[in-house]
Amino acid sequence: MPLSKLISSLPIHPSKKSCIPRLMRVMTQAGFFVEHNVNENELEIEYMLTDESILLLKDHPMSVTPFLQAVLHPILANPWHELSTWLKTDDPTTFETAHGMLIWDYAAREPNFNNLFNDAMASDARLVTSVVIEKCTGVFNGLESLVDVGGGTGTMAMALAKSFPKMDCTVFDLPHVVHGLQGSDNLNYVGGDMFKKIPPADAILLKWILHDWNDEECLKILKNCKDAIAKKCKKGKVIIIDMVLEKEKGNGESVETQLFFDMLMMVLASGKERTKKEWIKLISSAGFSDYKITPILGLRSLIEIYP
Ligand SMILES: C[S@@+](CC[C@H](N)C(=O)[O-])C[C@H]1O[C@@H](n2cnc3c(N)ncnc32)[C@H](O)[C@@H]1O
Repeated sequence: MPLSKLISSLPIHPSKKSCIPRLMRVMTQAGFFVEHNVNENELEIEYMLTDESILLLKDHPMSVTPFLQAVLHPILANPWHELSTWLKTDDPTTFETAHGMLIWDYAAREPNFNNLFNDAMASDARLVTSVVIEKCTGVFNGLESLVDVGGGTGTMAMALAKSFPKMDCTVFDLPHVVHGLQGSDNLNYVGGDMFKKIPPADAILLKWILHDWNDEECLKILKNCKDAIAKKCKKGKVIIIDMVLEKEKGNGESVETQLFFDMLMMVLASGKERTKKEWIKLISSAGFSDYKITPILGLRSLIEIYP
């Protein structure tokens, strides 16, 4: 559809119509659109979404719009404005400087934020799960039980439970996250604190968990994971899905995205993104003797670790 037609279909004030070609120009430059049928007359140009921006359509099955809405929401965006204040304090996270409490405590107190955050995580989980189930079936084949620690409202565990009906799946998260959620035949929800105890299983899944925490905190979580798999008296494993920072590799934009995620973890939580070397050090410090890293999607990898 040429831009002129698109503009006339938009619910905007007539005085703002001339702004649209300028908006389209900058969004094309930023990679949200590609120009099709390039024409001297800018109103005749047609625009198409790119492979990435298609994922911003609200009704796309893999839409990541909820994630974007959350990171741009004032509750998560305001802490960025407190960076310089935070640097002068001993507050562990910028989120605490801005809101006076940890992000997880904030979610426990504010149901609207809890929903916003959980929906954001669910949208990412939908995207990642589709790739994991397609590319990494072997990781889950033969497992009798799995606990998705910090599994949110259960998007990933639900999909795994459906694809692997013989595997008992448990979503383990803070009580305010799993409160009132209903399981199914091979899926159940358990509320608790991963720093205290993790329910036993053949495998423990940690998707987007360890990057929220510093090394000391990760060691405590991994120790509890090790105890949980040891109780099953089998050769269990921990499955980590997180970013592996590649400082020297990749194009400029992907390196920038990785570094921004690292900043995001510093601003919102006490965590960080880790290089392969840092992952290996963390895994071996936690007493795991073997590991396997499989790149899955963009910047994300699946890391299987064995005691
Ligand atoms: C970044 S989200 C990841 C959610 C989910 N794994 C995913 O990737 O879609 C981190 C999750 O850890 C949970 N969490 C934080 N502290 C926890 C704790 N002490 N015990 C259990 N879960 C916790 C949060 O409630 C949240 O659901």
